Amino acid sequence: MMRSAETIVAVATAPGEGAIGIVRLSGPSAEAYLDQLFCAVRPTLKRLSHRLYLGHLRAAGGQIIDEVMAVVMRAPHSFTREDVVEVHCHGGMVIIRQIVDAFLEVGARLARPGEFTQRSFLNGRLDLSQAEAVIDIIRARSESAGRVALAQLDGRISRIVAEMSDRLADLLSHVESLVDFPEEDIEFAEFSFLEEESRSLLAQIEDFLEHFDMGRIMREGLSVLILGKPNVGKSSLLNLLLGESRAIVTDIPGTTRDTIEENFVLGGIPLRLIDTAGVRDSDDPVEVEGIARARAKVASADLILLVVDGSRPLDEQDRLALRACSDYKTLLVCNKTDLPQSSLPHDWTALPTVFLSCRSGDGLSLLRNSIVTLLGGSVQGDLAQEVVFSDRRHRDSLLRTRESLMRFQSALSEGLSPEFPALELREALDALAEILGKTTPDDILDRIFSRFCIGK
Ligand SMILES: Nc1nc2c(c(=O)[nH]1)N(C=O)[C@@H](CNc1ccc(C(=O)N[C@@H](CCC(=O)O)C(=O)O)cc1)CN2
Ligand SMILES: Nc1nc2c(ncn2[C@@H]2O[C@H](COP(=O)(O)OP(=O)(O)OP(=O)(O)O)[C@@H](O)[C@H]2O)c(=O)[nH]1
Ligand SMILES: [Mg+2]
Repeated sequence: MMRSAETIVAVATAPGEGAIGIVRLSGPSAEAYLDQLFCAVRPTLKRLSHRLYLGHLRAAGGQIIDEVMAVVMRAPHSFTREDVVEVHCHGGMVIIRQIVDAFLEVGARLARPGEFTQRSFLNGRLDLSQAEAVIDIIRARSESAGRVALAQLDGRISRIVAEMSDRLADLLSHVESLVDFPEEDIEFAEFSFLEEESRSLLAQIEDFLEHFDMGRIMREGLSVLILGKPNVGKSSLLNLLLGESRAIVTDIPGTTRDTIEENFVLGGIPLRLIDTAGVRDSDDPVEVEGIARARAKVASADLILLVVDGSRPLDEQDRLALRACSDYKTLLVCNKTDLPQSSLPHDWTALPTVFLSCRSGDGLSLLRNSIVTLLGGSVQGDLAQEVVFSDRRHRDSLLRTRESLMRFQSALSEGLSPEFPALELREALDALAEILGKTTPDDILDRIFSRFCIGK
């Protein structure tokens, strides 16, 4: 096991935001540093691992910083497999900073982003797919995204990759035994085993790749973009769907200046609902930027809700918004049905349309059903059951594994000397192993861990 000589420290909680704050240390001197600064209310001769002790934490100079609870988790039974210490203090920013400073003073070093998880990976407690799952869990903004990430942390990917690697290694040892006896022809039974086994592995990879898009949906949600000219009720629609006053609503056109995104689940489908700045010709640079952002989101939207004010005749600005979403899956939302209605021009009636009043809520269930129906094709089956791979890096490894396996098959059927198919199998194994980080180059590892926040 690789142990780092340095002991690191960082705040593990959002500083200044909670009732309790946690300062965490990892490394060989973690407990010695605690001994220098922590004084238990009921001193014991031998501190037990994994037990919380109440006491006071002092600055290196001696004055008490806070009343805290402290825990030691001795190696290797800790998150990093090193000695870990946690100090649970009051959540104030000043206190947390003083405690971190005190540990720096006695010799700890500030942790880099993701360094705790990186040590957990380097010490073999987590493989790379599990370490990545830790970031995904923190970043997850919907329950479904959290579920995929948790399954990954639990080792779902690790087990599948390990099993596939075993089968590849088995294939390789068969092929290598042929290398040792080059003069003998490959027996028919042997040949068909190699053929069938590689075909079955390829089918499994295809299956994972097919469900990859589901993984994206579970992680990110299908995006539903709310578009329309100013003041038609886009933000009111966002609030109505979410059931809370998330976005500011006023009768002043141009209220929403930037895009607002919220996750929610509709009919079992995870959605990312995006409210945008009203589309119109404008000179105000802030508004122009907001409109540009709205338009940029159009191309990546899975569905556009084009909102118009049904109580007014449609005008050139409405047409501007309509043009922005031509070519994309669009549902026309004719809002403000509580007011006397103006009629829709003929060229608008081709779009699927829902009549709605954000004020009274009339038409809401129809709107919900229409959204689910329009998006339904993108989602089949029980998402959580099917999804294994949802990370682009993993997909890339799977694609390269597939390429190598296909080259293996051609080398086999062309009757090439066994070294050639063996070479392809080794490449397939390497590509697959990158998912777990076993063959992943250092620069890629650094990039992955630098995406973490400090303290993780
Ligand atoms: N206070 C606190 N909460 C936390 C964490 C933490 O580090 N500290 N975690 C950090 O991400 C997560 C929990 N993950 C953890 C995973 C393993 C171990 C650990 O000590 N594992 C030992 C077995 C412990 C035992 O024997 O009970 C091991 O694997 O050997 C700790 C936390 C979320 N909650
Ligand atoms: N009568 C009526 N008024 C509505 C309805 N929906 C929204 N409004 C009103 O229309 C005005 C504009 O609503 P917003 O939701 O801010 O409109 P918006 O499209 O987000 O506007 P911008 O952010 O400026 O582009 C507000 O005064 C709302 O109260 C509705 O169904 N009926
Ligand atoms: Mg708005």
